[in-house]
Amino acid sequence: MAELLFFSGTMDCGKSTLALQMDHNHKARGRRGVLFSSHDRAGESMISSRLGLQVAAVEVFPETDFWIELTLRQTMGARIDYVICDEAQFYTVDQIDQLARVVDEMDIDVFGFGITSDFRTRLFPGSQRLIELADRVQVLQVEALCWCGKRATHNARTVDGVMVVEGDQMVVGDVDQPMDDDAPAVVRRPADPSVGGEPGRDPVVGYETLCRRHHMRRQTSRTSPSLYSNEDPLPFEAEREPGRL
Ligand SMILES: Nc1ncnc2c1ncn2[C@@H]1O[C@H](COP(=O)(O)OP(=O)(O)O)[C@@H](O)[C@H]1O
Ligand SMILES: Cc1cn([C@H]2C[C@H](O)[C@@H](COP(=O)(O)O)O2)c(=O)[nH]c1=O
Repeated sequence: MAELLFFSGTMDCGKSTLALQMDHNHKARGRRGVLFSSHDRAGESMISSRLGLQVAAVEVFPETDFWIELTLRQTMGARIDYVICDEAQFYTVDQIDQLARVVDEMDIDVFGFGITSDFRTRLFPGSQRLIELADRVQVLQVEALCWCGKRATHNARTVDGVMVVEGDQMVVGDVDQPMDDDAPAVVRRPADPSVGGEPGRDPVVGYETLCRRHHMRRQTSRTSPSLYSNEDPLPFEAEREPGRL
């Protein structure tokens, strides 16, 4: 029986890599799949992983109807055993409902991949619906880390390097690369008042994964007791509570 699975986690925890690995493994066993994505950082109609893999995918628009899309393909003779849905947090609630119907009535496996919550710690509607409907929700095993060394559970957005908690829910971007001082590692967007930043200049939007404590305290690697300028490699301990392992 087909299943609706949701693989979730923070940004940068390996979701797209796993999506491409699963496609590869299923294809290698003769199964046929269709890949979908929405607003991938690398551009339209693709799934890209930070490990360097990049594969063509069907772009999902707000008006995309998965039931119609997959029915049309099957009518034209395509065999479809599974569907990969990356960046599923950006899908609409209706689209997730369509995917559940595809599983139940077309007997097609649907593998969804996405971040659960936004930079304000609020669930994306698409992810919320996946959590509500999925047969299984699987949190990825590769943990993104907070600057303190703890498991990162939340995504922070920075505008011109400063963590923000207001703005549009969707702003496509990448995680900053704190270990490399020279790399801008940010996405430049056209000036957009809803994003913030200095007036008259394009704001520089980036993301950073944090543990809950540091998300709540709004402490990013930039505003933390400097982990990366310290040559002593033991700052993780400083964050632990006394007497706890
Ligand atoms: N240069 C690198 N060497 C080894 N692993 C890397 C490198 N760059 C990224 N990664 C791995 O890729 C993961 C991000 O994969 P990706 O599929 O792009 O994440 P996601 O889709 O969850 O945002 C990182 O957590 C890290 O494990
Ligand atoms: C937290 C958060 C993220 N986004 C965007 C930023 C990226 O384009 C994607 C996540 O991609 P990844 O492959 O998981 O790294 O989502 C956003 O639009 N709003 C947010 O709050």
